[in-house]
Amino acid sequence: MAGDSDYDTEIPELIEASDSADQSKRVPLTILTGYLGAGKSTLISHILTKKHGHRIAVIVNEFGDTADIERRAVNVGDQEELLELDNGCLCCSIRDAGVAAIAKMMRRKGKFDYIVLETTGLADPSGLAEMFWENELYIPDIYLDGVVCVVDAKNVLEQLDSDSRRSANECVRQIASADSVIINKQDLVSESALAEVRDALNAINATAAVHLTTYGVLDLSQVINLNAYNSVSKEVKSNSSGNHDKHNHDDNHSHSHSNTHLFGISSVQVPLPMLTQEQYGTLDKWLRSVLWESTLPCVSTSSADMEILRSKGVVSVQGVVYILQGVRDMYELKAAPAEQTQTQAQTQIHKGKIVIIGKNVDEALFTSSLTRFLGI
Ligand SMILES: Nc1nc2c(ncn2[C@@H]2O[C@H](COP(=O)(O)OP(=O)(O)OP(=O)(O)O)[C@@H](O)[C@H]2O)c(=O)[nH]1
Repeated sequence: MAGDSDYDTEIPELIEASDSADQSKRVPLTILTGYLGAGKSTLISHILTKKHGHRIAVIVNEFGDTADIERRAVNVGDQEELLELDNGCLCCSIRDAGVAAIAKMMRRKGKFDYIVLETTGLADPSGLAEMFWENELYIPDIYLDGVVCVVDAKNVLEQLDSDSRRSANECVRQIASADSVIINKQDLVSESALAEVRDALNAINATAAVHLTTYGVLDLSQVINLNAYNSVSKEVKSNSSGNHDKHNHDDNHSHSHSNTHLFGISSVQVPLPMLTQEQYGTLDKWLRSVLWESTLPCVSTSSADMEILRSKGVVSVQGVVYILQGVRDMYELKAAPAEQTQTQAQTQIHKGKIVIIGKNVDEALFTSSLTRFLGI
């Protein structure tokens, strides 16, 4: 896993592989986000009351004082006990409390097999995602499974738009960080309104899976065990075989460009051919430049206002498939599970794709930068 921007001044510690790296022995954690009133608590109560065979510890982050957090954190007992973290609404202020509370909770390991962390309606979940991803090193018993965002079908367009002059408000950021988006309150909107909501979500985050619910009633598999940081989502994979010629942007792209101006945040997709081993090393350098230094190589336009929240991708290197996963400036490139490489080989599809979700990201510039840097 790659890390901080001061990478060139600090020698990273090498972490030895151990049993804790074995995902099957660790407890997955889902971050549940969504704007005020979207239906997060309704969804949680559905999860906590539905019989599904999972023992889920839910952490609710509410406003309050931190003394209370400590008291409640050590009181986690029964298999589905609600743990409320009364804290501020900023990610940074829940950082320590969140990790400390979960570390304490892990002493009860065995009483639960899954953790769902509900954020406040105004939280930017990318900071939390980064923290938990990084904390795999410090709380090795936990791994980040994915970020799920609940949106209010009736009000989301207004919520996305209301603050657009400030660009990239909380609601936009929550959708941008999600691996799975739950469009809730389906009962309150028409089919055509729903289509508009889907379009807006797709413009912000083209890679998240989208599900529809009323009163948070859903199949638990839409929320837990997404394995989002260890695999390539269908959405990233699906376009990797075609549709995108490297010099040709399709209609979807121009659509997302126009919405960038509306929402501040959008997804860009850069298709890749099969790479040589050398080009793979060059891609790694490009990622460091973009994610660690906010600099797009080989293009003259300033990328100073660029802010990357999420990166994903699939890369084929002489027949071997690699997965890119990233949150903010952290990223990881690793070989895909064997079955995925086999599928790729069988289908003779060797193209890949890099997807970047963020603020002020321009698809034409990203494409130009990466293709020139790779010499393709
Ligand atoms: N009509 C309708 N109302 C819903 C639905 N889901 C939730 N609600 C109502 O919407 C309101 C807000 O739901 P919550 O679950 O509290 O939302 P939340 O995201 O936890 O809200 P915050 O804690 O403020 O961030 C409640 O009155 C719910 O009963 C739905 O699918 N349809």
